[in-house]
Amino acid sequence: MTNVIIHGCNGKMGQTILELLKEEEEIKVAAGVDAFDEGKNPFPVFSDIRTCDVSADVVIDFSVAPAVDGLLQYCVREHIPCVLCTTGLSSEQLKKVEEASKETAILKSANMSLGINMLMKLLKDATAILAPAGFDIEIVEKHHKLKVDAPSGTALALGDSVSEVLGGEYEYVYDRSGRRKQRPKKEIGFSAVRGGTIVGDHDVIFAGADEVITFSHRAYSKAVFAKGAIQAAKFLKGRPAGLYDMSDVIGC
Ligand SMILES: NC(=O)C1=CN([C@@H]2O[C@H](COP(=O)(O)OP(=O)(O)OC[C@H]3O[C@@H](n4cnc5c(N)ncnc54)[C@H](OP(=O)(O)O)[C@@H]3O)[C@@H](O)[C@H]2O)C=CC1
Ligand SMILES: O=C(O)C1=N[C@H](C(=O)O)C[C@H](O)C1
Repeated sequence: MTNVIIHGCNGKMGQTILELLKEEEEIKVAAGVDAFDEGKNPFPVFSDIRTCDVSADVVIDFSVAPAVDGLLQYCVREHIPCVLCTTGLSSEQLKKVEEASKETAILKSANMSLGINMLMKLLKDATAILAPAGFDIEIVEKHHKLKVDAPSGTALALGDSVSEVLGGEYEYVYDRSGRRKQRPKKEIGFSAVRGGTIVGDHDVIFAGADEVITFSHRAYSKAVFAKGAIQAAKFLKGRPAGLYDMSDVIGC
């Protein structure tokens, strides 16, 4: 049995996970954490994880970026592994994640779906062939109107997969509105669309002379992320300190 704390339990992802866990016999929710709670959950809910006095094997986090500092402090203090899924972290927070991972196991992934994690692998091969052949690389993501960060964590992670192959030489560009010059070769452009209930669309476009190749991923429900997070929690239980990602879980 794996006892978990759901950090952000009353949010959209927290609720999706709780729904899926009804069918999971190996995982028990020991506690939840959320800024606001109506007392409807069948477990204790704390407003700040640092005040949580319930023991658990793993924390699953889908919350908000400002809450991640306290989450890291708690996981280090209690030596509890953490599946860290919240996006939009600042560069200071990313450093804190690295520091915390020296003390406890942290699995950080901007996208828990199998499809996106496989796409990250495919992109490496595509980039190695297409970038030297002169193809320009653009990433377009679309999400629901409630999303607060842009570009999405997934778009940035896809960019990082590409960038790694390119030796980190390409600049990320988020806004060309004030610019009056042609696109330099060594840049990756990011575009973010927000509207309605779009779960999460990502397109990585390789645009060459007279031909375009687009790698697309469409999430049709939040369950694809929740499934991955549950799989990751089972994987992380009892692991030594370190920074893990979904490739460790999927094994590719
Ligand atoms: N890695 C992945 O695969 C995925 C990552 N995400 C990311 O997960 C995060 C959450 O997404 P989503 O569920 O859609 O967002 P929601 O806004 O629906 O949920 C976030 C929840 O966290 C709560 N919260 C606020 N402050 C705290 C705090 N101090 N401690 C604990 N919880 C707190 C919010 O409460 P309140 O609303 O009252 O402020 C809210 O209930 C986002 O960053 C999103 O980008 C989402 C999907 C997949
Ligand atoms: O906020 C969301 O909804 C999502 N956020 C993640 C991101 O920023 O990439 C993952 C997914 O696309 C849904």
